Amino acid sequence: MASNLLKNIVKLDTLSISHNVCLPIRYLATATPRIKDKTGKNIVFVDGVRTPFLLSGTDYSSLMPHQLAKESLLSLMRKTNIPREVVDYIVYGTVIQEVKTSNIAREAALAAGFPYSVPAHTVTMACISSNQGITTGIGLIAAGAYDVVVAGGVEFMSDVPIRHSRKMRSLLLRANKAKTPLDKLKLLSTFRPNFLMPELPAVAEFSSGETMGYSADRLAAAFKVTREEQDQYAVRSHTMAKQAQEKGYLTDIIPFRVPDSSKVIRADNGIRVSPIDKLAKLKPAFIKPHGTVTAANSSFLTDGASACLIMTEEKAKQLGLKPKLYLRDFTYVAQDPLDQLLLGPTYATPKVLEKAGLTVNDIDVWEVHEAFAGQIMANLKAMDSDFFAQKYMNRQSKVGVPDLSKWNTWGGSLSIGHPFAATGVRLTVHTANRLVREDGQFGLIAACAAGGQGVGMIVERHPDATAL
Ligand SMILES: CC(=O)SCCNC(=O)CCNC(=O)[C@H](O)C(C)(C)COP(=O)(O)OP(=O)(O)OC[C@H]1O[C@@H](n2cnc3c(N)ncnc32)[C@H](O)[C@@H]1OP(=O)(O)O
Repeated sequence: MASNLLKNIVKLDTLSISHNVCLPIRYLATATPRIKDKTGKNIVFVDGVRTPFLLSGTDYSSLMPHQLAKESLLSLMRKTNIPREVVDYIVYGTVIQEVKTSNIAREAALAAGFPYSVPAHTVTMACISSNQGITTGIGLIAAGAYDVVVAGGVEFMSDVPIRHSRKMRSLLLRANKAKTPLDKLKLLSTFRPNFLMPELPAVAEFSSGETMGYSADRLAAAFKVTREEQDQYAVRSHTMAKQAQEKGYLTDIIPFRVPDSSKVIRADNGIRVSPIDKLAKLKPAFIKPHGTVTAANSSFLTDGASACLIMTEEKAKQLGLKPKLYLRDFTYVAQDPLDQLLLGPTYATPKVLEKAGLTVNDIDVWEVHEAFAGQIMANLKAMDSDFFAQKYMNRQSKVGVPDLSKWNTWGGSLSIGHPFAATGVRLTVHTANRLVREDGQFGLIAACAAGGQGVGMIVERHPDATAL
């Protein structure tokens, strides 16, 4: 099984170059919609945008996260050409919160000049937070509460909250309450130098203490994913992202002038196509010295923000907008966060396909979050395994392997970057734009998330979708 998948991936690398060059780009309107609306509202995705995604510690370092989020909101309004007053509600995701802007949705909306009367709230569901933003918006619209919702997400890894140790925090809080100089002196005498050791946030699972990378390494080993397979997949991701970048496909990016600087950022900066033998030389990043997950076959720590506009089809018509997608169906799944932490796509895919009445073969565009190459390969293997489906998923048979020529063909989180809470919108807008460019009808978006959770979403190209 392993070698077959690897062959597919290698084959795709050579095919994809000619495929993209030769394929006539058809901006055809597709046939009439095939999936029945379940909400009575025909909820549509009008468009989505994002800031360029940057390696943390690079050009966004001096900013605060709400500034990135604000930029994505403003870019969305400019791209869709609708006034801010039309928006009824804003839902925004973030994972590692800046404590000063804990409801970052509201702070970003205020900074972007949305009317005070537009409510905004922040959601967190790890790497699927902006998927949660979108589906929360679907829920609000389906319930009849609002017609027009902006959903998005931001992550800012260049400046994470570093706390005093618990003992130091306790001392400071008690000092605050000490009434007399003597009380203060008594407290001071309890101070020990080790109180000064700071607490750094880790990209780790709270319930198990294991980092995401460590878990990915164990998952890869459990599914017998080789180091070579992971490196091959990483090269594929970077190669495809580079091609998409060079061909101008990444139109979801809106150039961003960094405040207080003359610098305009126009492109993602983590895409790096390296020869496979260079990747093979890298040391394991998590399980040392024998692990297989390295810096090059992992997603990297990223800064970025994204936003999208969703509404009822009727409202879109009233506003003269040409939506890109119908948001048809979605599901969330949750598994054991220790041994199945990153298997969300395997669990979500059959469930959401069944809900929508589709099969793997109906999907024209797959956009699946790449946390780690080993995680992707493990999911592909699990999806191709009757044993896994029967033993762990209580299903009769496997869902099957997706057609890899339709899989993340503009790269993925490994190469484009993964600002945790911004990725869900990036996956959705890439699905929308690929459906137009590749002339498909159905897209499947899937992602895993910390906590052992995952999402699957089915979207259908809107007949009006022609622009990128
Ligand atoms: C559900 C989810 O999404 S879970 C996923 C959540 N995301 C994560 O957990 C993030 C995981 N990633 C990380 O934590 C970090 O990126 C790490 C630990 C893997 C790597 O961090 P760092 O060590 O700072 O990476 P750094 O950029 O310095 O790269 C290390 C080395 O690999 C090399 N390298 C990195 N990428 C590549 C590449 N594509 N090609 C060739 N070499 C590369 C670097 O040049 C560097 O080499 P050097 O040591 O000779 O200078």
